[in-house]
Amino acid sequence: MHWTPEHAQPLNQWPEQHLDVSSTTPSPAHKLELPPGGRQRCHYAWAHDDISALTASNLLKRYAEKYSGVLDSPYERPTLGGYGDAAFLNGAKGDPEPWPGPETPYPLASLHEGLPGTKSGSGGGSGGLGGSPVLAGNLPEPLYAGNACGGPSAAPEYATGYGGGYLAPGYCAQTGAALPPPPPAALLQPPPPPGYGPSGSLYNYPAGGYAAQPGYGALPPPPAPPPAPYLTSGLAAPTPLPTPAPPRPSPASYGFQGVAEAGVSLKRKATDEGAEVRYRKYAFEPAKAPAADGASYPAADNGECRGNGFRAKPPGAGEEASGKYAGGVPLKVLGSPIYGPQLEPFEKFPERAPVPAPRGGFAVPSGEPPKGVDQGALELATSKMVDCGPPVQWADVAGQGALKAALEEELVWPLLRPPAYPGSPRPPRTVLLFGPRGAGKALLGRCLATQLGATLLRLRGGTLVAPGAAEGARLLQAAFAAARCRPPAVLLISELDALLSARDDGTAAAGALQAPLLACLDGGCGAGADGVLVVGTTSRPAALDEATRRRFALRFYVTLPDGPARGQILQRALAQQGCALSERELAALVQGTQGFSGGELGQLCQQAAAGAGLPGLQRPISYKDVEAALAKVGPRASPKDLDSFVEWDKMYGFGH
Ligand SMILES: Nc1ncnc2c1ncn2[C@@H]1O[C@H](COP(=O)(O)OP(=O)(O)OP(=O)(O)O)[C@@H](O)[C@H]1O
Ligand SMILES: [Mg+2]
Repeated sequence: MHWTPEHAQPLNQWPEQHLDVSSTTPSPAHKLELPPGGRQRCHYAWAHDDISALTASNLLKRYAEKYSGVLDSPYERPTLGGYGDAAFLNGAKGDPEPWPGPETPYPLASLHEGLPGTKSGSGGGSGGLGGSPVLAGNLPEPLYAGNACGGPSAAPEYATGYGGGYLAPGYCAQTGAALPPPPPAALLQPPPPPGYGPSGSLYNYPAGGYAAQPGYGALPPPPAPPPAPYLTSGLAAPTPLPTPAPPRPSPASYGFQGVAEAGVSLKRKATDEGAEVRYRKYAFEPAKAPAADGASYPAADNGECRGNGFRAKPPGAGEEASGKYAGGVPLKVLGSPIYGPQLEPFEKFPERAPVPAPRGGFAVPSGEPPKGVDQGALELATSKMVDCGPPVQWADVAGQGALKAALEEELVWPLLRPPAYPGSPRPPRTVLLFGPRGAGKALLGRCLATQLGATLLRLRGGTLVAPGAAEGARLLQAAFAAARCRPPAVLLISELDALLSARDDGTAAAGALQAPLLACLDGGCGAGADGVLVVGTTSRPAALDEATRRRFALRFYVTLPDGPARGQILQRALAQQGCALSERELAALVQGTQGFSGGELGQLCQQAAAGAGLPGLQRPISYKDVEAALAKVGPRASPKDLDSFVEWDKMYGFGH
């Protein structure tokens, strides 16, 4: 039978209510017509006729206090329309049917309290008894989860923010005379966590709230769900479902993930864009003048070498590509921030006042040569080892985008940046570049000197070994001392492996230079001091023993140029020979020079020029000349060699 308002008696017609709390048997007024055959069977799992006297007296006392004024006051029944239609759509959820007996064991008014259209005599308001009693955590006795019969409400969704009980399906008005025992504690709603007060909702209610709850009239619409926490990932607010939401993560963690998530996606996006923009600055640029090929002892042209020959551009000075390779439209090449004061033209170590430390961390010490260095050797080093070639910008090195970026980030910037704080870790001062012959290791070393605005001193292992161990050691120490005197300086030692292991010809001197080399790398003769960067290069990294390998703080693999880089190197080299190939010819050449190093491509073009006639008499080089030269110039690095580089890089390299 579905209860409808018509069934309800006006309140003032309700008989006085007494609940005999002295015993657990119902008073005569509540005597139920027991079905034949004995005791009335409980209709409900939770309905029993025993209740502790204390609970009952508490209940009674409370209701008596609450409703002493209500029973006497007139009660206007809310108009029928005041009830949401849903109230009657599902009888099971309708108001509890009136007790089958003459009256209800306790005033139903309690459930009207605080509802629209009811007058609350005392205390009232939706926060009064109308609120789900379990939320009133301060009651001495756990009252029953809000529903008319005090039975456990099986549908926690409606446990808060509603001015009254909700009868879960299947719960109808209790017919048992005595109050049911308290529901198991698990069903009692714990007081809501902080921040989930009546204004908040434990559950994500639909924004428009639920249809009015059945039974006790149109309940006040639930509070709108709090605005969804800041969704940084741009996700649409989830469509709320009437299911208990998982405990809401604390705003910080929720926001945090959102941000992190967004952060990551934003970051990844930025990184992707950044990479493209960043590498673009290293793009190959038009040639300016053929660069000296930088022999190990470039004969200083009678000392006219101006300073270090590598003047970094003032910071931020955009410049037309100044390199020797054009990659189509010249891109703006940002000069690296000038490393330090422009050095005066290079002279024979004039006595110099201490140079003010530059902006960068590549500090310029006093320039005093280390003690105990042979003056003659020092003079020799400064006059023979200083490289006076033109500056080399990043754009002058074809390809190698990732390596250039790594060198800039791991080496140039830390050296140019002032120490973050006193005692902050020093930037690396030694770097090993390894890779096939002609791959551009020395070119990169020179580029580093340009970026650091440093004097470049060049050594070749083979040259040091030639005059014997003693002489070689003397020259080595002089080179380090000269670098120390001419700060900032880059000391480029090519063919490092020649100093360490017996060469193919088994010269004994080779290994003998390892000790002085390690001593110098340890700062014995000026290396590692502020203002000196040691760049070692080798095409045989496996020849380096662990002691030497560990002396190089950074170790990078210089790979062979890829297709586009080969095209750029070829285009520029041929242009220098007065030859301009068509796109198709150039593409065919790029294809045909797979595995060539930059050095070998240069040799190829030189060979083609030779084929075109004697220097000075030659006709412009044609594609055929280059094709003919291919028969004579080929790549030296075998696939096996390349594999060994890759392996060594995996074991000891820094990747990039
Ligand atoms: N990526 C490159 N871009 C432009 N030129 C290059 C590149 N790689 C090599 N070259 C040219 O090839 C020649 C040899 O380069 P480099 O001396 O730097 O090679 P390397 O690796 O030092 O060789 P080695 O191992 O024999 O010392 C130079 O003329 C250089 O300009
Ligand atoms: Mg070299």
